Amino acid sequence: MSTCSVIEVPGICGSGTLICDDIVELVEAGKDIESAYWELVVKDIQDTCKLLELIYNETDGEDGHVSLAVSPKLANDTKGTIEAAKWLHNMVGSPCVYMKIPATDESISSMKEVISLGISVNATLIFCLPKYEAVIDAYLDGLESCGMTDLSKVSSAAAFYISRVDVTLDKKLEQIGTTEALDLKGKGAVAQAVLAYQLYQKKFSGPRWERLENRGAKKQRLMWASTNVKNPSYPDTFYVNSLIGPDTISTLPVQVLQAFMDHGILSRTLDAKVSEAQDIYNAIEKLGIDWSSVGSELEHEVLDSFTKSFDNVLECMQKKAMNIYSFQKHV
Ligand SMILES: O=C[C@H](O)COP(=O)(O)O
Repeated sequence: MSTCSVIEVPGICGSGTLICDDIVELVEAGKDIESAYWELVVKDIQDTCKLLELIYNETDGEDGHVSLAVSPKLANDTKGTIEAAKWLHNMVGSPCVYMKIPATDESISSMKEVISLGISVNATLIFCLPKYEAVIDAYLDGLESCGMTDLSKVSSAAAFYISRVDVTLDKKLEQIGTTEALDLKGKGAVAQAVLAYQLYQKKFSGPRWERLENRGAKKQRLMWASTNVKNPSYPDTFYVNSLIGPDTISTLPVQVLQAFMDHGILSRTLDAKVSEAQDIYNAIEKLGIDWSSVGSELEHEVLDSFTKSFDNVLECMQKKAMNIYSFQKHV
């Protein structure tokens, strides 16, 4: 199992006086709060890229990436996402940076364009197989229309969510309430992820892929997101243990990393029970649960929460800037 570094934007609200001073300085210089936010974020990401450049270079661009999300407010705006990704990529100016773009229908269209410009992408918020396939196709289409002769500097990760899928499925299975439905609780997310890996292997092999590989292209790595169990009755390493396979990335929140180091089982599980996974996937569908609808439900839910967090950060920065500014004026 290989791990790529994915660094999230820090919670500026909770940070110390130095950040507050920076905010005030930018506001005093005439920046509106959102421009000040992006300026601080770009600086943080540049500093993190410098830390990871060594890993990036040593692994020939396989690892050592830093992920920078475009504004969640652009999730349904294809052109806006393309422009934001180009601008942020240019501002950061490091090959380590991944532009993090959500897999909404509108943003999947923007991914193709962004990749064709040679910009690396972390495609996020993938909750179902049809969306995952569309993300892979955007990557392949983007690489095919990329003007660069050597494609080795462009790369991508596809963040497939796990535990949140079980939360939604489990609720639906409980509502159905039959013995068969209840037996399927806690099995759907891993089954779907196992099938996602099969899809990954199929799409990144064969003549179409080989033509790109001959131009130096890198496979888009499948990345497991949301790996911490949300249901406390499931073992804490359940998802990490179940999804170990070559060329994948596991995102590990600190408590999951500690649990895995303490009692995780390092063994190739991801393709050990493919037909069982297919049976589980079909059985859930047969009960009337539509996987794509589960995916869109989750996509809206998580995007809403990202947008709220983004607004909260801006609001919090605004308040801090105003408090400090008026305090400084009175001393
Ligand atoms: O990057 C996203 C996280 O992996 C999401 O995890 P979560 O579902 O526990 O919030």
